[in-house]
Amino acid sequence: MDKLRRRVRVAAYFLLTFSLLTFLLHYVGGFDKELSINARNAAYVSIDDSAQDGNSQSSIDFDGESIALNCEIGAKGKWPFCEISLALDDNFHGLDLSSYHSIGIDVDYYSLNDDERLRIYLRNFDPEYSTEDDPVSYKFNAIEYAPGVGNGMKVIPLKSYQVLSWWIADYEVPIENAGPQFDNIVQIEIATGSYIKPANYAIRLNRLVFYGHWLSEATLLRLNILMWGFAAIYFLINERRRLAEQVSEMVAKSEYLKQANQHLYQESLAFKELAYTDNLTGTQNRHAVDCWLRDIVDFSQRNCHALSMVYIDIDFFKKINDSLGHHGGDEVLKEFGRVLNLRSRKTDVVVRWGGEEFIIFCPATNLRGAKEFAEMVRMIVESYQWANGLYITCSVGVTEYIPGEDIEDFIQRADSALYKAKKQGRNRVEEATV
Ligand SMILES: Nc1nc2c(ncn2[C@@H]2O[C@H](COP(=O)(O)OP(=O)(O)OP(=O)(O)O)[C@@H](O)[C@H]2O)c(=O)[nH]1
Repeated sequence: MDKLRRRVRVAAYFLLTFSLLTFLLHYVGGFDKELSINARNAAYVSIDDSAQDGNSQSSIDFDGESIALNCEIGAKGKWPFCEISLALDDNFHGLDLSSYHSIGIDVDYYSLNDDERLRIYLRNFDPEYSTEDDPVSYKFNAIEYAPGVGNGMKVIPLKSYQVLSWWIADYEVPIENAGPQFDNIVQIEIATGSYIKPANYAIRLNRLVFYGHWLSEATLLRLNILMWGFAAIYFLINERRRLAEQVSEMVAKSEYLKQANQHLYQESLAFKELAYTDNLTGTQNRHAVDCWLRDIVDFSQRNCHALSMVYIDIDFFKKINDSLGHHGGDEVLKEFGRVLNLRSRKTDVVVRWGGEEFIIFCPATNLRGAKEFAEMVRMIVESYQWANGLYITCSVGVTEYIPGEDIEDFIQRADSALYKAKKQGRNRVEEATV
């Protein structure tokens, strides 16, 4: 658990640092990129309308710093113009400027008026609408502005560009291709404005730069979201697995505890059995009936049921011991207990009261019934085929519970009856006199 928490903490710190750093870097320009277009990396030429229906004339020169176009606009052509054309392509493979957001242009325009406008075209080649032998078919991404003279760099967002509507119409460009496009710019043109008057003009291109980001804000955001998302999924899966492991561990533990419990329960039953059973005769012992006796007395009183007791003592047991030895005496006691258990009713409770004395508690039995039962027991014992040809008899005291009396008095009375039976010659049943 601690290990996982530590890992989550480390990952959270790492991601937080990563996010902060990347966004900070983004805002201070750490991911910025620039692409400068100049006479050294682009072929420059001048173009004018003399090749069409006009009579304008132009010349171009590079003085080591700027590309300078001199232009004499004539009156003959329908759409007179001059322009600096920068070729960027290598066999129609131009520059992909789609990751740039702005164009910076430092150009001086010497014209009749200060607010005379220049057209800056970014020409995109795409086989969808362009053909190699028709330069006009290259898409016209266009802006127009008045640079004046000596005004320095003007930065214009590329999203200000629009595609010329006459080009869309002339080439019947479908709507999906009619928007600005910068992924294969083969030509940049800096041309005189639309409605230009015949005169002498000059265009001086000092600098042309494209600005962009190595990582756009959207990409950066997506990257961060992805990283946080992956981290969250990783830890969720991990947490789920950990929980599943814990659950199966707990299930295994509870299964083990259940089994251990079951085992202990079985053992406790065995111990209870041992504790409540007289280990020699298999009958119950005094301790076992303590509780039961209180309950049955209580139950019998409340339900007006009779409850009787048959108190049995083997006659002259000492002699048996003397003749067979203590072990032989034990065997007789065992057999005696077995006989009593066999001959009692299910509801009777046979208890070895001590030594060679047994008590049979007879619920729902009155004195008369108990006496009959006692007589039957006496006769069975007397006529039983004991081992070693022994002749064994027993004396029995019988009594019935008197409602309200103490249990000790009840037992005492049976004991007195037994004493009487012994006194009167043994092998007989006597009832207690109240
Ligand atoms: N073998 C064996 N003998 C026991 C056990 N408990 C008591 N005895 C013996 O039982 C005998 C009981 O003798 P007494 O109380 O004198 O009575 P008795 O010999 O049966 O004579 P009466 O009861 O007067 O008929 C004693 O010798 C005890 O040692 C036992 O668990 N096993």
